[in-house]
Amino acid sequence: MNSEQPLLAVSDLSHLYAPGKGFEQVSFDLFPGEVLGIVGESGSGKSTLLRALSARLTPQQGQIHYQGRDLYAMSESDRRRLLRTEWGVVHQHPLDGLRPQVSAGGNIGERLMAVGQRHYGEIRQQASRWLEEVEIPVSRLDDLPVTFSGGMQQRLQIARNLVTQPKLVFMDEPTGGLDVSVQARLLDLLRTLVQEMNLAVIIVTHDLGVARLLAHRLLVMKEGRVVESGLTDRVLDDPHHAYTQLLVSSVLG
Ligand SMILES: Nc1ncnc2c1ncn2[C@@H]1O[C@H](COP(=O)(O)OP(=O)(O)OP(=O)(O)O)[C@@H](O)[C@H]1O
Repeated sequence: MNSEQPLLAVSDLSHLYAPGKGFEQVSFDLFPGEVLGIVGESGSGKSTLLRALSARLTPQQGQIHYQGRDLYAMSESDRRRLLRTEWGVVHQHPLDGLRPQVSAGGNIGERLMAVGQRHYGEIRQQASRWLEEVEIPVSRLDDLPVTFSGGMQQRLQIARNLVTQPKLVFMDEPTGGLDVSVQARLLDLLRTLVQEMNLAVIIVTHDLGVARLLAHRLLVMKEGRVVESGLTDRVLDDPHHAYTQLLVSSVLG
C-alpha cells in the first residue's frame, strides 16, 4: 500500500486560536485506501484539524500536499472543486451536509452534476442505486431529507458524498448523534463501503470503538498536539503515552 506517493502529505501544520486551543505541529502522510483515525478528548483540537486538512480553514502554519500539489497554493475555486468532486465531507449533523430544500435524489444528483453529468435519467438512476446502496428505500427518492430519521439522513449524506467515487473522505463523528443500534448498522455499512471503494478516510471520533472498527492508524491528540500515533491495534492494545493509557483505561473501566 505504501509504495506509492501519499495522497495527502501534511507537514508541521498549526492553527491556534489561543495557547492550547486548536492544533500545532501536526505531520503525517496518508496513502490511498488508508483510514486514519484522530482521537482525543473533547476540545483537543480534532475538529479544527479536520477543517484545516479539508480546506475549510486556512492554517496559520505548515503545508498540505494533495497528490503532490500544495493545497493552499491552489486557487480557492480549485479547492472548492476538490470538495465537490474528489473529496467528501461527512458532518456529524447530517443536515449540515445536506440541502434540506432538495429531495433525496437531488441531494445525490447535485454532486454528479458537479462532475459534469447532465443526463437527467442517468442521474436519477445513479441516485436510486445509491439509495439502495445505503439501505434507503428507493420509494423515498423524491422526499425531502427533513422527512427522514436521523440514521437515514446520515446514510443519505454518505451516499451524496460517495456517488462521485471520491479518493478521500473526511468524517467528523459520523455516528455521533445516533442511538447505539443505528450506530452499529451505520458503522458496518461504512466499513463495507470504505473497503469496496478503496477509500482513504480521515475520521475524527472520541469513540475508541469506532476507531478500532474503522481505522488502520491513529493519531492521539491532547491539547492540540499529537501525543501518540501508530497502527490502531498497537495504540489501543499497547499504548505508550500516559494520556493514551488513560484514554484506553477510561473506556475499559
Ligand atoms: N472558531 C473558534 N474560535 C476560537 N476558539 C475556537 C474556535 N473553534 C474551536 N475553538 C477552540 O479550540 C479548541 C479545540 O476545538 P475543537 O472543536 O477542534 O476540539 P475537538 O477535539 O474537536 O472537540 P469536540 O470533540 O468537543 O468536538 C477548543 O478549546 C475550542 O473552544
